[in-house]
Amino acid sequence: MGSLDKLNDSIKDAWDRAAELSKDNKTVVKKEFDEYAKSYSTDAGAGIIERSKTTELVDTFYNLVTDIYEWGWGQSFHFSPRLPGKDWASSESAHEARLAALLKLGPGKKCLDVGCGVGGPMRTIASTSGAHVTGITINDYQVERGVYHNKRLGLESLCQPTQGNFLKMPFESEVFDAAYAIEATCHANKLEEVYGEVFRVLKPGSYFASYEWVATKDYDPSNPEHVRIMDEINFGNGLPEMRTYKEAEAAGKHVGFELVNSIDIATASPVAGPWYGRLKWLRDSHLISVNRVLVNIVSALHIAPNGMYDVHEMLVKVSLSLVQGGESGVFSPMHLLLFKKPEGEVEKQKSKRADKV
Ligand SMILES: C=C(CC[C@@H](C)[C@H]1CC[C@H]2C3=CC[C@H]4[C@H](C)[C@@H](O)CC[C@]4(C)[C@H]3CC[C@]12C)C(C)C
Ligand SMILES: C[S@@+](CC[C@H](N)C(=O)[O-])C[C@H]1O[C@@H](n2cnc3c(N)ncnc32)[C@H](O)[C@@H]1O
Repeated sequence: MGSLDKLNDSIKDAWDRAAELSKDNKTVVKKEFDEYAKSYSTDAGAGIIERSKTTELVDTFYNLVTDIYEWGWGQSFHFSPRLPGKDWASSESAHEARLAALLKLGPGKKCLDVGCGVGGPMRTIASTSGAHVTGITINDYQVERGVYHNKRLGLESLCQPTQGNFLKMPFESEVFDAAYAIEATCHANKLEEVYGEVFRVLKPGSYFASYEWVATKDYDPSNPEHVRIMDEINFGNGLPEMRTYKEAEAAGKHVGFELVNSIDIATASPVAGPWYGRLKWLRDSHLISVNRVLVNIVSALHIAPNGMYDVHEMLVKVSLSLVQGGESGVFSPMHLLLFKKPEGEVEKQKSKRADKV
């Protein structure tokens, strides 16, 4: 196939996907976007102004971006390091499956996905491990999409998305054997609040793994360029503020977890390509520009709801800030924290007996 044919095919494919996007999206409205934009302070480093409204705002954020994410990225709303010889899809699955292994998941286990999106990771983790995964997301529309994909793929018996607030979870205490969060707890005003809830719903002796969005040790809060990058990342991703990885470690310990491991996956492997490589590739291959033109056309023709263009522009801008955060080394979306809820007396006796055998 010649390169012109290839270009034709990718434009046709992008157009088909754009038509799909405008057909499905009922919620993107200019009013919602304007309200969202107004809720961020213009003062450097200040983030969301009224923190009591953060959860509501995050829900609005996902009404605005969920279709565009699925359209332009896929069903897993997170980054992954690129593994040598693997494409992005396999690298993404490996990044997700790592959690199943860390959490020692297997058939019969009940696991919680904290901030599950439309369920891409949940489906990988349930199907690789055989464990049952319950997901929680604040956004109704994501539950609808999650249920749709689970049915389509025959995974309803192992994957169950639910709508709810992870700061006040609709689950009994001590019911899950394991929990994970992928690039989701960053939306909480205080990490202690979400970690505290995870601690409550986990059985004693079980593990919680999280890929956290953090400011790295290279972040300097007195450097205006670093602060600008973080402000742009916060605004374009619906975050109240950015935490350092040390703050995240401390938050987990504060609610009672033991810290088992803390490692930045962004820099852990000497051979993996950078997590922001896919964004750079989308930009350099001009796919982002193609998307921009398509969104412009469907907006001008009033096929897409008014406001989708603004949302897309926000994402174009934040894709640059994310790459800058990655290249400068001041930001990581994948600082892995592995916590353990201490064993209760019953579990302690059990593991002592197991050690003796
Ligand atoms: C964890 C979070 C989301 C992480 C990523 C999944 C998303 C962050 C930025 C998003 C994107 C930026 C550019 C978009 C592009 C302009 C558009 O044409 C197609 C979709 C994008 C590539 C989009 C895809 C998802 C992201 C990479 C946060 C919210 C905590
Ligand atoms: C960037 S997405 C990541 C989704 C998923 N972990 C993945 O990797 O595909 C963040 C998720 O956190 C969820 N979230 C944010 N704040 C929440 C809250 N207070 N309660 C429940 N879910 C929340 C969002 O609805 C969204 O599903």
